[in-house]
Amino acid sequence: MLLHQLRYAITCAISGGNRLFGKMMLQTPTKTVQPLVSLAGVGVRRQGRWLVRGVEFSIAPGEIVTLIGPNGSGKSTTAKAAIGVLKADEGTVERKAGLKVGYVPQKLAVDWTMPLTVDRLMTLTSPLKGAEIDAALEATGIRHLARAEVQHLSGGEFQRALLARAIARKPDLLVLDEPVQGVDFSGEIALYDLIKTIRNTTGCGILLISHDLHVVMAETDTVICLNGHVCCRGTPEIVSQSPEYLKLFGARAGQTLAFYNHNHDHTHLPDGRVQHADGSITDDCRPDDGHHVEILPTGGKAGPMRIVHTHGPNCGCDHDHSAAPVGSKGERRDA
Ligand SMILES: Nc1ncnc2c1ncn2[C@@H]1O[C@H](COP(=O)(O)OP(=O)(O)OP(=O)(O)O)[C@@H](O)[C@H]1O
Repeated sequence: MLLHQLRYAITCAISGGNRLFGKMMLQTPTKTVQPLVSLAGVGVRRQGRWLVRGVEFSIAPGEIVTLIGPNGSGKSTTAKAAIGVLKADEGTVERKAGLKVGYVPQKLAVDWTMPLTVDRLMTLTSPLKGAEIDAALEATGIRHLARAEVQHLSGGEFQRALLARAIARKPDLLVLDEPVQGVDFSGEIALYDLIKTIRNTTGCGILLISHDLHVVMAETDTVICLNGHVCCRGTPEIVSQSPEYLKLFGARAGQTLAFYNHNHDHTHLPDGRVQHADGSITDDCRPDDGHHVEILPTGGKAGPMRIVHTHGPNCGCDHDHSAAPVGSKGERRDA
């Protein structure tokens, strides 16, 4: 937690001077530990259509990665490909040997007409010891609801029950598909606080899917904006930088939520289409939209900017891909 606060303090300090360079350094931290999962050039194709393509990211223990994007942009598809629920049709997904995943899907296939208690929900798909159930319900603050019927839970209590179910088997990686859906604003803050506590106490990695395009959990290390491909990625900026936001929602929101500033010049419309800088609207991003998102200064302080390409070699962006790759993730530096 202190490390994260320090990171944000550094971000703020740098932003007054060499903002872009500071961001670049913070966006691409050197990961020395083995990632829990690593995606490179991942594409998923169904019924003759690419649902996502060129997706690259990795999650280390203790790291929080948040996927954002409009409805239908491929967030759930990407998460499922990451944990192996869906098979990628191109690219590679590497998972740490023996990786234990706790997955909270967006939708649960449960017959809600049947009575179901919270402790029964915990063991629906595989057995757990009584002590494990108690510990998970305690950790998520709903031990008193163990005998309650799931149908009668509030939105926030239900999400806590799903979280309890996911953490009970002590996963290395927690995948949460819209964990704050159906929860009011203060409930959202409380849930994000809980997720942060789970990460801090267990050290698990977290892949979070958020329905919000602009506000994410402040502890997020990397935000990835998807719309069939990675539009942009970066760190969130802490909400406490914005006095207006704090005035509106209070100091606790500032510690828990953060703005994400997009780095592409198009807007995702609620129906998934894309509005471009010239006002035109298309079904998808154009090749020259939003690909060039991480900007590196060359040769020190005042040198010209160079642009790092975030796609794989077949992304169709019309740029020269013959230059030497940057790093090991298939990124290409444009000439
Ligand atoms: N098995 C499938 N076959 C065909 N199309 C699919 C399949 N699964 C998902 N899709 C389509 O792929 C696109 C991406 O779906 P996905 O659920 O990943 O999006 P999402 O970003 O999570 O959306 P939302 O925010 O609405 O939950 C959607 O247009 C969806 O209809």
